[in-house]
Amino acid sequence: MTPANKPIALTRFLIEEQRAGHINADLRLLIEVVARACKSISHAVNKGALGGVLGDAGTGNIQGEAQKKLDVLSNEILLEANEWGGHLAGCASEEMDDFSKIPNAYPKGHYLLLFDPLDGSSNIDVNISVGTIFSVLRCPEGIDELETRHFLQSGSQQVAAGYTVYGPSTMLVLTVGSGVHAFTLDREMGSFLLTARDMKIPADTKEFAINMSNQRHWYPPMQKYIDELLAGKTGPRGKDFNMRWVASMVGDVHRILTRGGIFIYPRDKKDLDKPGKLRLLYEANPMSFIVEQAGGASTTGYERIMDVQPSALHQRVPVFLGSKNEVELVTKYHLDAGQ
Ligand SMILES: O=P(O)(O)OC[C@H]1O[C@](O)(COP(=O)(O)O)[C@@H](O)[C@@H]1O
Ligand SMILES: [Mg+2]
Ligand SMILES: [Mg+2]
Repeated sequence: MTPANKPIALTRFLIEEQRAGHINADLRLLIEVVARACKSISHAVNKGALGGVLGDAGTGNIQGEAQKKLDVLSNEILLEANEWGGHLAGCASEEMDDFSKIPNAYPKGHYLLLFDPLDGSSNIDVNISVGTIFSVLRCPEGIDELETRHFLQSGSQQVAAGYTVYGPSTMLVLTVGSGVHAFTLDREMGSFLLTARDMKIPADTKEFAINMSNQRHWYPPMQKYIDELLAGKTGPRGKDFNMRWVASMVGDVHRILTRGGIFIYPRDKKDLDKPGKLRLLYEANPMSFIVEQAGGASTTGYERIMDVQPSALHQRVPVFLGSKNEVELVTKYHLDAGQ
């Protein structure tokens, strides 16, 4: 009999979710496999310079970014962990141009896994929190051949989403559509233990997260919104706001999930061809599912992110997420401006 206050392990939590009918055995297995892969990534991240995993890999990805060694290693760890197939038909990743089909998985692979294997890459070499973000979709039934278009499902089609933050402690945050729950990695036992059940984001906040160095490139609704926050008590908002920017989406979103706030990566004039920096399928959608399940909101400035119909595997979107009332206000400023 587990003492009442002893945190339960992820495995038991998922069995309870299955018994409650929220997930089936295949999805439970898939989440377990992803969690195990994140344990290996956490191990590699923690080793840092001792593990020879810092620095550039000397290769680039389809985003036009220089890949870090840990970007490549994390991607490999997630692919290897899932290649035995069973529950999965294919994977898509920030670090892979195209999706990868799981050999011999089809037709029994019922799910598609999309991930950002290492989020916050610019923080790897300076020992600041980084993470892994993942999203799970159903693989359409009755298809002969898996194609890119099968991954282009709106965020509202997700059956599970999560992120693991590799910070002072390693935490896995998960939703399967019945609330948001956080698990802390017990390094001695090697298992994720439930340390926060049913997390809720307060509707109001005094904290915002944005890369202010891009301010001169912002469109008027953004200028107006941030000017009002910076005006604080003396301005129309009548209260002071504090700013934080980890430059790892997982770090900023985890803070918001823990104590509220708004995270913004808007569209700007720096590169008119780019509708934003963050990727819809394996950054914005999974984080939006988690934030909405915790009572927050998530928009592009104009529409709910999880209603966006994807058109490309690596498409980018503007992101406004977090405390509901704050996200609704900045979205209203954009809709009013009608840009
Ligand atoms: O460098 P900037 O402009 O501050 O952008 C930081 C943002 O870029 C990201 O690092 C992009 O993610 P990747 O590191 O996975 O490419 C986010 O985690 C973060 O929110
Ligand atoms: Mg990322
Ligand atoms: Mg990444």
